[in-house]
This record gives sequence, C-alpha cells and structure tokens, in this order.
Amino acid sequence: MSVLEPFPLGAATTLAELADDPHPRLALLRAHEPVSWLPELDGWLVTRRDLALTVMRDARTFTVDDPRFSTAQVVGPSMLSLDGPEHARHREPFAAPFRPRQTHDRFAAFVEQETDRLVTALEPAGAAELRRSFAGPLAVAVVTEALGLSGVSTDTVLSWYEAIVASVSDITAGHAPSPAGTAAYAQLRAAVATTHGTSSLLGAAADRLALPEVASNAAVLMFGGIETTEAMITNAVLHLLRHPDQLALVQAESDLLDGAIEESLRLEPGAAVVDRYATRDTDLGPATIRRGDLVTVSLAGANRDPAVFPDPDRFDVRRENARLQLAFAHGPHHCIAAHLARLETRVALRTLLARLPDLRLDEKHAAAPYGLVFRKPAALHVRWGLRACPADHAADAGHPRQRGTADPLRPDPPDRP
Ligand code: HEM
Repeated sequence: MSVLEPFPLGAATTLAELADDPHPRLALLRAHEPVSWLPELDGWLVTRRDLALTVMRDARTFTVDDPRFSTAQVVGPSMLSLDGPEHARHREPFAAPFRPRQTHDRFAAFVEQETDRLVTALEPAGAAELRRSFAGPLAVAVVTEALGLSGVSTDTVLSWYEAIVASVSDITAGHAPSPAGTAAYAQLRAAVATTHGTSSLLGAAADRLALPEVASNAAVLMFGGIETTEAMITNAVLHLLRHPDQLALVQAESDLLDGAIEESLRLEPGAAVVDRYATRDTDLGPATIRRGDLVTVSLAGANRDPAVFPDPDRFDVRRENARLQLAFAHGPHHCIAAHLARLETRVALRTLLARLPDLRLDEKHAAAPYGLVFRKPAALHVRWGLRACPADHAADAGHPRQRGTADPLRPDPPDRP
C-alpha cells in the first residue's frame, strides 16, 4: 500500500500511545485526519462517528471476511468472520435467545444468583480486587450458562478460552498456533457435539448449522462474552467510583444506573476498535482507500465525537443521547448479546452498591484502562465498610436513598438505529 496523501498526525501516532492513553490523540485525529493512515498499524484509522457508521454499515465495501482475520484461522468461519448471506446463516440461529425479552427470561435469574454468590464471598473482607475476583468470574459463569454445555465447569471454559486466545495471539504475532489452543478447541467441539438434540442454545442451532459451524460460533460467543464483559463491568465500576458526584446521583435515583452504564461504554468501550478490509477502491472522507487495505474503526474515537456528544470527555449519567454510543458496534455485526452484557453490568453495579457500603477506590493502587483493543484496568482494588449486622441486607431492597423504581432485571428497550 502506498499512501500518497499526507497524514502527518497518523504518521506520528504510535500503537503504544493508543494502548496507553488514546483519547487526546484520537481527538486530534478526529479533528484533522478523521480517516488517517497509521504506518504502525499498516492500515487506516477512522475516528469520526459518521464515518465509523458508514464503514460498519457497508459490509460489501468493508468486510470482516479476510484471510488476515486471526480468530477465523483458529476456530474456522463464524458469524464474526463472514459477511452477506453466509453471515446471516451463521448468526440467525443464535439471534432470538439474545433479544431483550428472551435475554431477560433466560438469564436474569441466573445473573442475579451468580452475582449474589460472588458478592457474598467477597463481603466480609472489606477489600478486593474486583476485576479478577468479581467481573471476570461473573462473565465466565454467564457465558458457560449461555452455551448450555452441561457438565462443563466455568474453570474448564476459562481454560479453553485462555488457550484459544493464546493461539489467536500467536497467529497475530506471525507464529504457528500453540498445540494447547488446538487441543482446547477440539475439546470445545466435543462438548458442543453432546448438545445435539437438546433444547440448549447450541442444540437448537444444530438444526440449522453443521457441527463445526455450531462449534466455531460457540467459540465466538465465548470470546465475545468473557473479555469484553469483564471490561464493561470493571470500567463501569471505575467510572462511578472516580466520580463521587455522579455516583451520588445514581444512588439517589436508581433509574440513572442505565445512564451510568451507557456513559461508561461511551468513554471506554470494552472493545476499542473493530477491523474491516476494503473489498474495492473507495473514497472515505478525506482518504482514498485501496482494495485490500485494513480499515480499523475506532469505537473509542467515535464515542467522543463532539458533533454528537457535547463536552465529550465528561462522564455525565444524565446525558440524554448516551445510548448513541457505539461500544457494541453497528450494522450487521452489532453485538448479538448487547442486552445480556447490559443486564450483567446492571445487576453487578446494583448489587455492589447495595451490599458493599461506602464502596470506594483503594487509593494505594492506581487503576486506569489500558489496551489497544480490549481496554480495562489491569486491576481494580476497592475497599468498603463492614456491616455491623448481616441482617442489614434485608433492608437493602428498600434502600432509603434510592428513590427510583426501575427494576434492574427488566428487559432493555430495543437499540435505537
Ligand atoms: C455475554 C456477553 C457477550 C457475548 C456473548 C457477545 C457475543 C458477540 C458475538 C457472537 C458477536 C459477533 C456478532 C456478529 O459478528 O454477527 C459480537 C460482536 C461484537 N461484540 Fe459482543 N458479546 C458480548 C458482550 C460484549 C461486550 C460487553 C462488548 C463491549 C463492551 C461487546 C462488543 C462487541 C463488538 C464491538 C462486536 C462487533 C465486532 C465487529 O463488528 O467486528 N460485546 N459479540
């Protein structure tokens, strides 16, 4: 690829900077080079929201279906790596269980019960590292439940996930995939085979997809559901605890919890970028894209576009249009489980705030989101006050400071276009 147009800001942008503290650089790019060529990325970076939508809506021009896509090299073709009719064929069997009402009916009780169990285990200590002792385990437990692999423990699912992710990373780094990843994927496939003929999510999908296709989509559901959800919950807790004034608003009016979640997704989307590949030469904003070019959409950049979100760096739980954030992407690959992820985060936040009094950041440990693709703090150390009497829990349901009447388990409204 030879880029003739000058993109000085893109040329000066490093991946290290984008992983560490990307927002000042993304703001500069968005203002001056909203589609910019980044030599370190060997691709284009799109930071303006309208242009991000153009890319994500037009799968004919900007596809995910490219041999460079490393996940597909490990697990085979899936909804995440296909476009057009094949994408629809892979996605459709999984779509219904993740609609708002079905998400609520299928998962709300489980999410509530699992969250409660995790918080009960943490409660007596008065301090914890929430990412690994709470957000991660909750995300893994919910994915295990969603996949409906009977007899498979959350530890096993986590070990498969870690081995397969390691293989994807090997391929991305230009190495051969590790044997452990191949073995883990074979075990996942064998477990998926046992769901055939059952009414589980995977069993039902097997009516319309061949077994290897069910398995590759199961792996993608696993990928989608673990790291990003862990990030979503961790970042939401971090945002609220860093902004005591906004936390006080949420505690006074529980309806604002959803605003807090959308704002956290907007400011630090768990997946900061999505990749596409140009299928033809095309113009995009100020750039001329060549067939085959990598086009990376910065969801983090689009989410702070001041043309849509005034005062974009501010965490404002009352922001009226926060739901226009693009953390779950847009177009045909819009996250299939966005409502489940929101449900998990809503229950997680509500339970933590209700059960751990005076929840606050542990100032001895710094916490800041980090990462080029998946952004979250390495650790989130918090402290809380200990209760005099465990029976106090009973009073939490009617917490006197919570005026709002929102049911945290209610189904989400459909996403706005
Ligand atoms: C239970 C939790 C989750 C599951 C099971 C899940 C699963 C999936 C699946 C299967 C896809 C592929 C859809 C397709 O290509 O048609 C997807 C896409 C996506 N998900 Fe999720 N996801 C979850 C949570 C999240 C969270 C918390 C985030 C971010 C905050 C997120 C961000 C995305 C994005 C950005 C895409 C689009 C990828 C692209 O366009 O290339 N997901 N998700």
